[in-house]
Amino acid sequence: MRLDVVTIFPEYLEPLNVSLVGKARARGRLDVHVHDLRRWTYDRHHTVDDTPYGGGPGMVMKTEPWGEALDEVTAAGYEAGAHGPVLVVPTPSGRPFTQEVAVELSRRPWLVFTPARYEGIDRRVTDEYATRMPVYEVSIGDYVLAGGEAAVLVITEAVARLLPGVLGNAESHRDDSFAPGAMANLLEGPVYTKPPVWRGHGIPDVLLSGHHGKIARWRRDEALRRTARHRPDLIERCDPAAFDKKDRET
Ligand SMILES: N#Cc1c(-c2ccc3ccn(Cc4ccc(CN5CCCCC5)cc4)c3c2)n[nH]c1N
Repeated sequence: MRLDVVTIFPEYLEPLNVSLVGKARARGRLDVHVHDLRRWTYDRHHTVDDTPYGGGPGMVMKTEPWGEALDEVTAAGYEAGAHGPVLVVPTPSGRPFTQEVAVELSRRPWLVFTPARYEGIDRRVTDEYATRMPVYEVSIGDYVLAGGEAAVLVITEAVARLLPGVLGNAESHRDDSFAPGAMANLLEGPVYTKPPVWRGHGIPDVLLSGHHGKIARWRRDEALRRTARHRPDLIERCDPAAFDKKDRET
């Protein structure tokens, strides 16, 4: 997978060099290119914003720098052999970024991220690129950030961990809260590791029983309990039949 990120804060994307994403890049699973939008400005102040038509608070990011940047970045990607770009636009008014969206994006060969600042990017930029490629306008949550770079880090990590060969244990994301299967839509239950007793806190006996069926059932029940407490809205999406099937299997 190729990732291109166009931003006025390239240093914000430094975390893409470390940990899971950094390892995926080192293993050749991810090819990441970060570009400074101000490279496509030609005035003394490297201006990327202007006042909004119709008035209102703040500033809007101008079309020209983005247009020139995206033209050059996509051309370079094609030149390098990439294909099928998707524009990913973090925005507070976007479609919720969920595990389902992460899976969709992980199946794409090339993501071009446009994290904006100020009040966002002039609408005509996404209108223009929507004529050439799919555009995903996504929000990572119901809170207001100052720009889209943090969202790029979140989306990239959620997508990268789904790529083949990136997660050490290939099974890991299979049991994700929102992965398909009996645990789909459930929050993870508690996890434990050695020592067996820490400051007087022990481990649930079932986890030391070696009985995989009981352990699986305990984990599911704990996940149900935590989901009911923190995300009752997800309980309705659970499929009881999947639980019965899982119980019969274990
Ligand atoms: N993903 C994601 C995000 C973002 C996000 C993503 C990208 C950008 C680019 C700029 N900002 C700042 C900003 C903040 C608020 C508003 C709305 N205006 C407020 C004043 C009156 C008019 C409407 C616009 C722009 C961004 C925020 N925030 N939260 C998420 N989950």
